[in-house]
Amino acid sequence: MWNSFLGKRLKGCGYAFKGALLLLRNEASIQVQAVIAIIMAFAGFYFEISAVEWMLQIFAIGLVMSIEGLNTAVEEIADFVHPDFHNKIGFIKDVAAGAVFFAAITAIIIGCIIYFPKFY
Ligand SMILES: Nc1ncnc2c1ncn2[C@@H]1O[C@H](COP(=O)(O)OP(=O)(O)OP(=O)(O)O)[C@@H](O)[C@H]1O
Repeated sequence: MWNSFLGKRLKGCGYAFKGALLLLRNEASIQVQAVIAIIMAFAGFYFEISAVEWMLQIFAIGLVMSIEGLNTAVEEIADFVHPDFHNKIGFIKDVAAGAVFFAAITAIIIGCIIYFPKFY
């Protein structure tokens, strides 16, 4: 019983990893965010940001990429259940994109708080 429980959890991790790879391979917005994440990691090393700043930076990047992934899933479901134009589908997609906007604004504010003092 314990074995099958662990086996199922491990399988779940495998599917999740597969999903992350699918996002990185196929989604332009996720690819852009991954590149920004790498640039920000270099910036973090260059400016020798503190442990707390690293945590906030990693959290902000994780937040944006996670919400973007969910936004992609919502878009895929919407296109699957209703491929034709419909005001409700438009509303659903706009709301999902709005969630990405909130996450992105949060990440930009965190980035400004970390890096502005390094310049001024
Ligand atoms: N089936 C639809 N019915 C009504 N409005 C839609 C529909 N599909 C898309 N829209 C509108 O267009 C916007 C962009 O949609 P969507 O993100 O699917 O297209 P896209 O710009 O090609 O996205 P991506 O490049 O991420 O696939 C939506 O937020 C919505 O306002």
